[in-house]
Amino acid sequence: MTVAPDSGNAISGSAISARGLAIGYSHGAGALPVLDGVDLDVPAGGFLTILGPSGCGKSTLLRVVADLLAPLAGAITVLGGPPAQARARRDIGFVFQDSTLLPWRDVRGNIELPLLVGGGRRNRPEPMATDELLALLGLAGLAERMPDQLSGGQRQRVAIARALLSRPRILLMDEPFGALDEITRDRLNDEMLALWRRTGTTILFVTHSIAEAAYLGQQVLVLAAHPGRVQEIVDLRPLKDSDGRCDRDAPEIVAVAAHLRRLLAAGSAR
Ligand SMILES: Nc1ncnc2c1ncn2[C@@H]1O[C@H](COP(=O)(O)OP(=O)(O)OP(=O)(O)O)[C@@H](O)[C@H]1O
Repeated sequence: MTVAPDSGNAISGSAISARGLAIGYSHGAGALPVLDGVDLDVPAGGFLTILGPSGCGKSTLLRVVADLLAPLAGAITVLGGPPAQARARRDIGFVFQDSTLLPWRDVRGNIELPLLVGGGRRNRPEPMATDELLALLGLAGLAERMPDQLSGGQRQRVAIARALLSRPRILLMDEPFGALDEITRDRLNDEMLALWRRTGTTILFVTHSIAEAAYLGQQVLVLAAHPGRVQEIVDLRPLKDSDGRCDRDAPEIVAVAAHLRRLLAAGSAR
């Protein structure tokens, strides 16, 4: 396994760069590969959405970026260095589908949790002010609420605020809005785009929704299964305005969604 700061021909300015990446889980004496031959460049400040059939390795890919799992082979750099370096610098924030808020801490206490468990903050930017995060995520007025007094959408907002507290340069989001109704999800999608623009964070966002992937992504990474691989990286930047926005129902976006659907169908076939 190589994890080199200057690996291969990585595009400079890439927040995440992978070449020939093989990822999977150790299985007895050997390894169970999940994805192989992954080449990827996510520009700094980019927004990559990730689609693929269930079990193809979307979450596993995020785990490798976050340094929670070592690759089996190939090279990956995160912010120009090995993933472990980005992790040690707290450059990576993570939001999952089931955000685990501590039930005995109120909204403010949950957002500020990383300050308690954070350890030294040498060479780290000042954390964001909680009140600013509350305002940014539409949570002003809910600071003293307990998690069981929040809706699902509000809980996910708290989880995102908590992930943003230490100003990570990369935000990994694993189906964060998967359990929400469509209208709430649409609203949170718009809030995510505004947040992304405002903070300049590089975002990797796993979703099962083709519409969400097309609406949010500057690029959509489509993974296939059997064998697990990158099927296509669809570039939507030419179809979006300078704020990364588009009309969900515009014919060109609908056409991209249809293309993504065909890719997914082909990539799911055994
Ligand atoms: N800790 C683990 N040990 C061994 N195998 C695992 C582990 N976690 C996941 N896997 C396997 O790795 C493969 C990829 O899992 P992963 O969770 O990355 O898929 P996914 O694309 O995110 O799936 P979904 O869309 O259903 O969430 C699956 O076959 C899964 O069973």
